Amino acid sequence: MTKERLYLYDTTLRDGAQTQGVDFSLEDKALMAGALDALGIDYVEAGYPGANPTDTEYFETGEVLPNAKRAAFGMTKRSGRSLSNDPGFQALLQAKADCVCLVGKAWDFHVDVALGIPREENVQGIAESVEAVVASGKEALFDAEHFFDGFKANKDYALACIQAAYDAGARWVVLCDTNGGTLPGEIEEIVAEVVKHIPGDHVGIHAHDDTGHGVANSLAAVRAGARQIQGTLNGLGERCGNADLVSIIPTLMLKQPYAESFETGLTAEHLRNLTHTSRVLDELLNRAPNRHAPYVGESAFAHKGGIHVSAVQKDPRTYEHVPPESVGNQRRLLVSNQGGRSNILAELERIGFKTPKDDPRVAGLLEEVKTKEAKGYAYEAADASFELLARRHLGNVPHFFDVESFRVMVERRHNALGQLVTVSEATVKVRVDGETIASVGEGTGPVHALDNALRKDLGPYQNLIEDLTLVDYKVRILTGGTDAVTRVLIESRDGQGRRWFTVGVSPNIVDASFEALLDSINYKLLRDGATVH
Ligand SMILES: CC(=O)SCCNC(=O)CCNC(=O)[C@H](O)C(C)(C)COP(=O)(O)OP(=O)(O)OC[C@H]1O[C@@H](n2cnc3c(N)ncnc32)[C@H](O)[C@@H]1OP(=O)(O)O
Ligand SMILES: CC(=O)C(=O)O
Repeated sequence: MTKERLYLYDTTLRDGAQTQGVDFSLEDKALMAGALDALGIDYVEAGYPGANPTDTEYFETGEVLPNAKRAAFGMTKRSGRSLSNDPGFQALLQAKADCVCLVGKAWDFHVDVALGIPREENVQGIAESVEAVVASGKEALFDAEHFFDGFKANKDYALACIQAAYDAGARWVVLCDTNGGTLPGEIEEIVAEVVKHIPGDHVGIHAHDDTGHGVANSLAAVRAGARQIQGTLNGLGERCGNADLVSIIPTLMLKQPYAESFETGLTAEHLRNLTHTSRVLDELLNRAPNRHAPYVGESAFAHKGGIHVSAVQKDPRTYEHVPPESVGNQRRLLVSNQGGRSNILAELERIGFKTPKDDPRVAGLLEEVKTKEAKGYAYEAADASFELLARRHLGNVPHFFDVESFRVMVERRHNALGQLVTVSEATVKVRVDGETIASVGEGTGPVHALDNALRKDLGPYQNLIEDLTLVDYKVRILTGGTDAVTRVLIESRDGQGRRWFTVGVSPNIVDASFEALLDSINYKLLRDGATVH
């Protein structure tokens, strides 16, 4: 069966830039446009020339993408002005872009209230604007703003607006659910009506996620005949975001009835780049990736329940809807109090131990994990602490050093300039290689001071921990009150880019932190193959 082509249009760098807290620099835009192109997206809408200096500059550079078409976004001509006397519109025509996507009104209410012009003038403005883009030699797209609300309010007028754009030469007429309030059933019905007037291979969908249906609405439009989908990476976008292309793409490529009926510009190899591309954007925005994101989240293929893990090890299809590798993600089998021996065995195998399921040490380790988790430890979030626990249980963690004692002092006092300051100082005594080493460290808080003291002098191991840095420190109070039990999770990194997580639990926050710090250092020594002196 010949598959119909679906076109993917990414607006991360335009509608995504309308996300609260998101701001792309020129370099960010160039990097993301390249990443989207490499992913196999057909159109990259990189901004709104004339709206701000960054976007204007992007379209002055004329950076060509090897595969994707670069789209410049902007509005139809201003009312009461000729095309040549509208600087905003002229900026679009002059933009170094392959196509121009014009947004225009398709809801009579908006024409009356937001534009305040006669309805016929709006239709004429759409037609004139599209014609001018076509005459400039660029491909024209028309984003029909509020199309679905407009269709429900005044079907004839909404259809007249898009018909004007199509007749004027728009390659694509894109139906926008601008307020994001339309549900999939309505989208499917309305798109089915539209394709009776405009051929489906000229109709697109631009959905927002205000009811959590951005992806479902985009798929509903495809089922009804639309052949272009606009969306953003990771669902970035104004208010609740746009339809998330990171969910839409694998659904189109791996799920029925889409996969058997359509093809996109992506190959299976492109699809394996999906998780990476999604993370590139998070990294650029300095955001923690959404752990639970469909397909690409760190938890998307993480199995915690013992019953699940046992079955997944027999055949992953028992609890996975698609193979994680197909989208560039990976399977994780977690160790926790919800697990059984299968979870432990899987984790042991990951760290290099092959043990039979009936090995009594496995049952012993499982019991210890459950006992410690009951006290507040969380091993699914602390892979390095689990590895140390497992290795100690199986009897092969070298004993590098002992901590004889530590002391922490926090003092609030006036400094030499008479300013009130709080200072923290820690002393740690470690025994290494038959020798006691006492170190003093200062820090912004007690844990920082302890960390500095502990890592000041570890004797023969000092050179191995020089590149160790603490990336993140999280405290969770497990029971209420000032005598609460505290769980500390520490994320560490070293010069080779390795990252690991350790956990400590105690009614005393400094004790809990120290335990997690110690695990981190021991893990680093273990990974680096340090030998006992
Ligand atoms: C649904 C969407 O996401 S549409 C895209 C929304 N994105 C943005 O707005 C981001 C970029 N925008 C901007 O930087 C600015 O709004 C600019 C540069 C485009 C315009 O700025 P200003 O000239 O100061 O106008 P302002 O933003 O205050 O108002 C928009 C004007 O455009 C008019 N307008 C809005 N849509 C259209 C349209 N499709 N066609 C013609 N005129 C329009 C409005 O009626 C308003 O006109 P008015 O000033 O006479 O009331
Ligand atoms: C064009 C656009 O971004 C919208 O209507 O939502």
